[in-house]
Amino acid sequence: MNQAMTNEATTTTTTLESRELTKTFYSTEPPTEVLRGIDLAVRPGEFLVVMGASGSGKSTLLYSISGMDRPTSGTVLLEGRELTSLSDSEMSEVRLTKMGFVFQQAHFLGNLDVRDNILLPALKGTDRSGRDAAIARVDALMERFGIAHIKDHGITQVSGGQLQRASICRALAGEPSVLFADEPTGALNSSMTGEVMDAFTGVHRDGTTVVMVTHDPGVAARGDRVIYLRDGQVVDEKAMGSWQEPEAQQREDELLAWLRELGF
Ligand SMILES: Nc1ncnc2c1ncn2[C@@H]1O[C@H](COP(=O)(O)OP(=O)(O)OP(=O)(O)O)[C@@H](O)[C@H]1O
Repeated sequence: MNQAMTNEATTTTTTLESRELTKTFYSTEPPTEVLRGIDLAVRPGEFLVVMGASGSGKSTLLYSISGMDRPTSGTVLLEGRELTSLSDSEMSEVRLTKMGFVFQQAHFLGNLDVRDNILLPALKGTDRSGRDAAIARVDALMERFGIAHIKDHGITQVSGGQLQRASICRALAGEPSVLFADEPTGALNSSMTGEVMDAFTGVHRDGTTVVMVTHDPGVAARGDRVIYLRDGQVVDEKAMGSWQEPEAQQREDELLAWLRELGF
């Protein structure tokens, strides 16, 4: 085998992949079959958006591919490494070192200021030099996402948009391979949604792979690609190309037309 063939065989072209992923909840009678064989391939640096009607399985998919919950069958690979066979402690380590999470509601500790809340997870298990590096990273992230000036504020003294940007900084402080977001703008008004989505666009442009669940076509229009779930299956997808601000309305309109065809 020549060198080119060897490289081809060992180089992974996806950051995150699922194969024939299923998830059934057996806690209900009858059991609830939520994911029914999902094949997904997320490219390095891609911004993938997951849409679908309420109850179609979006959050379950996000949890199953990020190791927050175990799928019933099928495999998930992160940078070529199979996650589905890992133990709980190995999976926790992968989540801590390779994944970042942003949810609809930001959970922060009320007795710490914004900066210490962002810093806390990044300090886990670090020595003195690791601590200095984490502090430098967090300060740079807060600067990058426009919240350096609120670093000493208490978490009740900042806006919802600032808090979500702080969540993004916290999620990025561990330098994840993938940033997962579940309805990150679901609790925000439209101007805060804009500022948070500008931050996600920045994250994506910095090269981080993003997988986001949203109901909001305006938010989804930021993505490179949108997949549509119905009854736990991916029934269609739309390639969007790179986000450009002047095309925002056109992208949203095109996405809406596609979504309407799908019955959204
Ligand atoms: N732990 C659970 N036990 C039983 N059923 C569950 C559980 N979690 C989710 N479900 C069911 O799985 C289905 C999909 O839920 P999921 O939250 O993934 O949908 P979704 O598309 O994210 O919905 P929404 O847009 O409303 O958040 C729903 O019918 C839900 O009731």
